[in-house]
Amino acid sequence: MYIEQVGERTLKDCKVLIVDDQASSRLVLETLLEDTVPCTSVSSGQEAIEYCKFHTPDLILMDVSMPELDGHQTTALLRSKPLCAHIPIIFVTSSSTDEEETRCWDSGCVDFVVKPVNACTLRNRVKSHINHKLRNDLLEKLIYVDKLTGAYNRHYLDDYLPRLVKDELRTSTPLALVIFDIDHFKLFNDMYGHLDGDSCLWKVSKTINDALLRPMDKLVRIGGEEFLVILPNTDVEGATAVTERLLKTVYDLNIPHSASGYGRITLSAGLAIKHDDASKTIDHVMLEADKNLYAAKTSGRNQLKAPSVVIKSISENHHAHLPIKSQSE
Ligand SMILES: Nc1nc2c(ncn2[C@@H]2O[C@H](COP(=O)(O)OP(=O)(O)OP(=O)(O)O)[C@@H](O)[C@H]2O)c(=O)[nH]1
Repeated sequence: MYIEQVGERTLKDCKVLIVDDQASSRLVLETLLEDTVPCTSVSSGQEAIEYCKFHTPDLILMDVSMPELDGHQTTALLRSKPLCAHIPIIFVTSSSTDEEETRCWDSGCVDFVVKPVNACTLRNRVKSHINHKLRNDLLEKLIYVDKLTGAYNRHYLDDYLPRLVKDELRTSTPLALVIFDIDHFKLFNDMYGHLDGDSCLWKVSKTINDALLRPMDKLVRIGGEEFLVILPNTDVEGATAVTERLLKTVYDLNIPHSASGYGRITLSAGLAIKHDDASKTIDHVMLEADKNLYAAKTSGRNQLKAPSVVIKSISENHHAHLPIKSQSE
């Protein structure tokens, strides 16, 4: 999600995920919707869950009766994931008994269509639910997105982080938190003025956001020139590689900053990892990331400080895994 998209998304920019084990049913649904909204199909509940790890469809058309994971089970699993909990799901069912209808509603679907599908009803239900979702997305962005930078704000952090921690504890996966801060930003404002300062904040934020590759990775503005990047399901090696890439990308923007020893805008970063260890709360992890950020600042800036990782400065020739000569300001 990015502020540039607010109010600009239409049905043609959306994505419907069709989940059905029958190739012929998938083809029928795809064909009926081809002039309405772009669709992607998968042939099982498991594939739908895998797909949703890396993509966020705007609506799911879910066959109810499938081998292994049926539509109800798949829906329950998707609903337990923070990023998938709000995706509208329409069941496509061949049974129209009262019991089956009740089961569908209880599973958390927003609607259902009965096979054989009526083309007009299908298109109108899909359109109506996607339009509803687009309006909700827009409202969420207005509440959760910082206008100046396009990054998420603290309200979002307060809502998203507890849900994420719960999910990480349940799945025993590491959660990486990285706090970034623009180096010598007060000097930048003093030298170039606040308007250029604002524009620099926007460029840095957009660059970081564009460089985050997974939909669950989030950028949050937690202070004036301080950002938090949340990397779910990422260990220290992975988070180090991502952070070094982000630092390098901002370094390569080459935004002039003549009062900095590097002659350009650079970032410092502190990394900490939350493991499935209830004794270390998310507040402890934030504090550790903040301490590491402070260490990166005092060690010369333009670098990452991570747990048990050698401090590396970022330069033109920087390669993520090779230690390079340290620069000092
Ligand atoms: N233009 C602009 N400046 C901001 C905004 N928010 C915070 N700042 C400025 O960011 C600067 C932060 O200064 P410091 O906390 O001293 O940090 P620094 O100068 O970056 O120094 P180091 O972090 O130690 O490298 C202050 O001058 C703030 O006014 C904003 O929205 N727009």
